[in-house]
Amino acid sequence: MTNTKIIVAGPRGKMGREAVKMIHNTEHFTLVGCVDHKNGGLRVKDIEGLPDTDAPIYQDIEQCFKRIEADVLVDLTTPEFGYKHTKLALEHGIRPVVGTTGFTKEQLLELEQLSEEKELGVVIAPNFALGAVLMMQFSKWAAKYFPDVEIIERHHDQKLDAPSGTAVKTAELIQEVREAKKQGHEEEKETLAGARGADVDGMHIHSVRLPGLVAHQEVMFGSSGETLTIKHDSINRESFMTGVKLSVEKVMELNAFIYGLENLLE
Ligand SMILES: NC(=O)C1=CN([C@@H]2O[C@H](COP(=O)(O)OP(=O)(O)OC[C@H]3O[C@@H](n4cnc5c(N)ncnc54)[C@H](OP(=O)(O)O)[C@@H]3O)[C@@H](O)[C@H]2O)C=CC1
Ligand SMILES: O=C(O)C1=N[C@H](C(=O)O)C[C@H](O)C1
Repeated sequence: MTNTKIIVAGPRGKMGREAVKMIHNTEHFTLVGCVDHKNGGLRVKDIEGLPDTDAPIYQDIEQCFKRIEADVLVDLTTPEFGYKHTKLALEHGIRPVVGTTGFTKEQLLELEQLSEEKELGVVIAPNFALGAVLMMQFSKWAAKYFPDVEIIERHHDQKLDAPSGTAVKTAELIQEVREAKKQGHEEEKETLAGARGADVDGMHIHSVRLPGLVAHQEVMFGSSGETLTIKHDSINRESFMTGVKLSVEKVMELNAFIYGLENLLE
């Protein structure tokens, strides 16, 4: 396999750390640099817990792109910066692999257009865990027969976006097969605002945030006399690395915009 030169944005984060380690341990990947808004000028090895590599850290992403030759940007930062970084990567001819969640529909559309204009592959995956991708696909299948559905996502309390990217993507996949339908009683009223969660075409998304959690989602379906629950748990962040690795490999063969890891699986 040809060697892929990778920049990671957000190397100190919970996901960024795992990604840096995975890249360091993958023979056909080379970590050529990192972007960390608080640690410009250091080397990766200077940050506690990161691999012993001399890859430089830049505070400013544009400086990083100007000085370092790279094939792929792996972004694991925040919704605000993830979007800016992805745009800048495309403008510099670098293929983005984005795990950062919380982008708006308009931002996704804009990035898709830029990817087409530049003829460069982009992978934006709301969830890199293979089990989570299957959970979403099974939910889409089930929604064909069970249109009454509630999505309950549970995450650690440091998460910035709600609902999670996975919940949003699950609802979008279900929308492809489910007619809009108001669920619950016709005259249902919330006596406390938000009690029924977010409403997507009548299905509801509930976001739980607690210390101790990692990333979990249940999709519950109900019908006459039965319920069906499809559940996925990420119990650590290594669970996401198979998908990050696959995305980096695939993005090098692509000139298209991919939203969702399911589009890269056979
Ligand atoms: N697609 C997937 O499978 C997964 C996606 N995610 C998503 O990935 C993102 C990161 O998650 P997680 O690692 O848990 O979050 P963390 O808060 O642990 O990590 C984010 C890191 O990005 C850094 N950062 C913030 N702004 C910048 C910037 N401008 N330049 C460089 N670095 C910056 C933060 O630094 P500081 O805190 O010092 O500001 C922090 O170290 C989130 O959007 C999350 O939803 C998470 C898990 C799986
Ligand atoms: O912030 C997280 O932790 C996660 N974010 C992603 C999301 O918003 O769905 C993926 C996973 O759930 C973990």
